[in-house]
Amino acid sequence: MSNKKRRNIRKKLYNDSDDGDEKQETIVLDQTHEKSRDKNINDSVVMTPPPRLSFIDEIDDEVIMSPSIKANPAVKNINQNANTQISKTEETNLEEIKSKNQAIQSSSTKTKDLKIDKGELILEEEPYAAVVDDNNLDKFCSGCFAKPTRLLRCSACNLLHYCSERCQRSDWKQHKEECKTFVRLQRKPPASIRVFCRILKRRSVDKDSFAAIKNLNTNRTKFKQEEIETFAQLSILVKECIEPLAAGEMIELFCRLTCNSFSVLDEEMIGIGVGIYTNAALINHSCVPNCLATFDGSKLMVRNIQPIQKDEEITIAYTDLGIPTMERRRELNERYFFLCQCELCKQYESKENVDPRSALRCKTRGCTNPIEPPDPLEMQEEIIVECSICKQIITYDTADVENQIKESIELYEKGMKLLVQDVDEEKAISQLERSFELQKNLLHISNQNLIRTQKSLIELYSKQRNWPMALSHSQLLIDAYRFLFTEWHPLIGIQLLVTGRLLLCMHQDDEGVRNLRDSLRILEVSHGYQHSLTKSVADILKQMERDISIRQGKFD
Ligand SMILES: C[S@@+](CC[C@H](N)C(=O)[O-])C[C@H]1O[C@@H](n2cnc3c(N)ncnc32)[C@H](O)[C@@H]1O
Repeated sequence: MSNKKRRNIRKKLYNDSDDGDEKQETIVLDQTHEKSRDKNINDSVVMTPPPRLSFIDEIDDEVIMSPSIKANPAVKNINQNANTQISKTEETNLEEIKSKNQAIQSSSTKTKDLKIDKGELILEEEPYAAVVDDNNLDKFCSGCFAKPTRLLRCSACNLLHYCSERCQRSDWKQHKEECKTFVRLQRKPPASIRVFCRILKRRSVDKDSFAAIKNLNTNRTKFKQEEIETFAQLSILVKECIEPLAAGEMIELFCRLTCNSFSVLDEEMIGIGVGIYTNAALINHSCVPNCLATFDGSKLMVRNIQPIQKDEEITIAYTDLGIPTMERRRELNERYFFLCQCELCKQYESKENVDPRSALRCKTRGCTNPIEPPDPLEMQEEIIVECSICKQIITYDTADVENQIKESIELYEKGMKLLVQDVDEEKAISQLERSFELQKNLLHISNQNLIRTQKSLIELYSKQRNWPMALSHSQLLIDAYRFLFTEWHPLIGIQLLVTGRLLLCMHQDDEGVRNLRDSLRILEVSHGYQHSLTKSVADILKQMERDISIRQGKFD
C-alpha cells in the first residue's frame, strides 16, 4: 500500500490531521447575534472545566457537593419488567417501544422459542434535550455531537462550537436565549444546568412534550434530605438562566434527571455529553444486559446483543460493567436506589465465585483462573489456595500482595497527575509502565486496575505514534474484555478496531485486516450496519482487501 493511502486510512481511523492544530473559526449567525458580541467575553469565561465531566463532577466543582447529583449514569439503560419492560403510564409517546414489543410478541407466536435475533434495533431516539460536556465543548459539535477536524465557534458566547453553519442554525432555537445568558453571566453554567435549562426551554415552546418528562420515575422519597437541599441550591443557578418552575417541581425535575439522564457516548464509548431520552429512560438495568445503548451523534440506539426470548425483559447497563460487583451494586444503590439482583451480582454474592474485576491471577503459567485477593480484615500472613482450574496449590504473601497493589495504584495516580499537569508525557508513561509491571504478574487480566492502566498506556503510546507498544497493550485488553463480556459487547469490537488500525500503521496488513473483520462482525450487532463507525470500518476493510488482492495478483 502506498504511504499516501496509508496516511489517508490513518487519518480516517484516528481522525488525524496533517495540518497540525486546527484553528477555531468564528461564525456569525445573524445580525442580532453579531451585535451582542462582547469583546471581553473571551477573558471573562472563568470556569475551568474539570478533567472529566460528569453530571456529578460539574456540580461538585461549580456548586455544592452532593453524592446524589452524581447521577450521570455511565451508560444508562432501561428496562422494567419483562414485557418490554416499559412500565409506567401508557399515555406517553412510547409508540416505538410499544410497536417493537408488539413485533416481539407477534414474532414469538411464529417461532416457538426465539423472539428477536441479536443485533436488532429495539429503539432509536433523538434526545429531548442534550448538551456537550464542559470540557468537550471545543471538541464536539453542540448541534450534531460529531467530532470533526474543524469546528466553528459561536461568535457571541464563544463557548459552543458547531461543525457547520447548518448545525448552528438548527441549534439556534435552543441556543439563542442560552447564548445571551452565557454572555450576561460571563461564565458557562455546568452541563447539568445547561441540560436542565434546555428542558425548560423546550417545555416553554411545546408544553405537551413535557408529559414525557413528567412520566419519568422521580424516586423523590428516596433522596436524602441533603441531596434535596442541593437541588434547591441548584435551582438558584437555573433561575439565573431561565424562567423556573415552582420550587417543588424544580426539585422533582432534578430527581428525574438524576435517575434518568444518559451520558452521551462517542464512538469509543467515552462520555462526551448529557442527554435525556424519555423512551430509553424506561428501560431497567441489568449487569448482564440483553441490550446496549450506543450513540450516533446525539441519537441513541438500543440494540440487543443477545437474542431476546418471548416475554423477556429488555435491559441495559446503567454502569461500567468492568468495575467489581460490590462497587457496582453500591453505585446502583446510591444513584438509582435499588439492590441489583441480576445473575452476575448474585453469582459473586458467594465467596466461592471470584470476581475477576478485583482478582489476582493464578500463578500457574497459562492458567486464567481469578483468585480471591487477601481480605485485609482477616490479617493472615499468607493465603494458600488450590486453584479450581489447574488444581495447583498457590501461596501468596499477604503483605507483598497488598504492597504491590498499593504501589501500583500510587504509580498510576502519579502518572495520571503528571498528564493533567501537562508535564512531559514520557515521565507519565514511565510511571504507568512501572505500575503495569507490578500488576501484570499479580492481577487477573480483567482486574479493573490493570485495565485502566493499559487503557491509559494505549492512549499515550498512540498519541506518540509508538504503535508497537500501543499494540501490545491493546491485544491484552481484547483478552481482558473477552473474559468479562459476552461475545457481542461493543467494547470488544472497539478494541479489535484499535488493534486492527495499529497493525495497519505497522504495515502488518493481513493481521490488521483480520482484526478489522472481527471488529466489524461485532459492530454490526452492537452498533448496526448503518452506524457511522460500522460504515467507516467496512470502508477501510474494503479498501484494504482490494489492496491486498491487487498486491497478491502482482506477486502470484
Ligand atoms: C431509568 S428508570 C427505569 C425505568 C423505571 N423502572 C420506570 O418505571 O420508569 C431507573 C429506575 O428504575 C428502577 N430500576 C431500574 N433497574 C432496576 C433493577 N434492575 N431492579 C430494580 N429496580 C430497577 C429504579 O427505581 C431506578 O431508579
